[in-house]
Amino acid sequence: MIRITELSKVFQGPNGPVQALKNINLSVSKGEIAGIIGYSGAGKSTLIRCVNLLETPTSGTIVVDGQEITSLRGEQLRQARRKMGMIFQHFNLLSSRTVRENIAFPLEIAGVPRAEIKKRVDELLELVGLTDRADNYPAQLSGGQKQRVGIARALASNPSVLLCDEATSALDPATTRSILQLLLDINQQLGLTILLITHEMDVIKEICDTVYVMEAGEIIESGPVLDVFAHPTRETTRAFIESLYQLDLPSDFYRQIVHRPGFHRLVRLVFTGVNAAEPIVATLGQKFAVTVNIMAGNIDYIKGQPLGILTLDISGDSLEVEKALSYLHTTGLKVEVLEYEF
Ligand SMILES: Nc1ncnc2c1ncn2[C@@H]1O[C@H](COP(=O)(O)OP(=O)(O)OP(=O)(O)O)[C@@H](O)[C@H]1O
Repeated sequence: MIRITELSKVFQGPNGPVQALKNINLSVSKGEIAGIIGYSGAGKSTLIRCVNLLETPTSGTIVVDGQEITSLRGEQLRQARRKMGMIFQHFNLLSSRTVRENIAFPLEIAGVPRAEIKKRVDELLELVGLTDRADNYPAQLSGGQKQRVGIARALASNPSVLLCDEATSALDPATTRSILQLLLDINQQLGLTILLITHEMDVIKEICDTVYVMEAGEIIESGPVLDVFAHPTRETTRAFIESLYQLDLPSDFYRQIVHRPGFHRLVRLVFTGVNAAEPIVATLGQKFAVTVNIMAGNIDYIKGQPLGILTLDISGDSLEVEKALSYLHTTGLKVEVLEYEF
């Protein structure tokens, strides 16, 4: 549906060229929700703006719905853009137009007959739950309602792709959830392909099938969300995941542990089956002369799939603890021995 190959973008900045994108390769299937996450300056906006050609790539190709769009000009380009709706962090609504008129705007530009516009706008108002707000102006709406108008307007010309540029970054957590739910509903009802950029791991977790982590203009890690969450390989990815689960234990915990008798190892286990950790904890106690304390635990569900992160304090005779650790490494779970200082 969207295939980006070897995409690069160089800006001419005041201090010389800035390479905003370096050899980006990315592919989003029909009906998939793909998320690009990265810190400020990573190149996310440039990438999404290249996809609908608000920015002209320096090199590389972008194929949307089977059509190579980087070479299109004029009417062909306008047609291709109509297949891609876009929503923005700050909504970009026309303040002098009502909700209904904002949603109708792209249809008016495309020369759609008036009666048809009315019918389509009524459908879209219903879809985003704003029928009773049709005659309000943007200033009379909450942020979440404004984004609903943005979504309805983006869907007006029946696009096959929806591009979301930090669509929930200006919203509070509850409103963010309702907008993400709406995006998920639209994705399922209309089979819409969604490509979004965000700096919030929550957004990735809530609705994305696939995640791409960007840093300094490059994609440094990518894959199905559960896989990347369970087995991050890059520091930046890990930092994003830690922002979500607060994996660090309070330093007091470490101090308490060292005052307990015996040899201790703190271990973080990551597992993707809901019961996977249970027999392991019991087995450690049975097979080895060790005590296992659960210090922190979290089970989350990513698109219905459990992801568990468990921090254990394994203590006892140092040899037994090391044997228990060796055993853990044979279980297939992700095992990380945490370094700690006192
Ligand atoms: N028009 C421009 N001219 C020169 N440099 C630019 C231009 N637009 C972006 N850049 C540079 O390209 C790099 C990537 O910027 P981009 O806005 O794509 O990052 P981002 O990940 O979207 O960041 P943010 O989340 O802050 O928007 C940055 O170094 C930025 O300064």
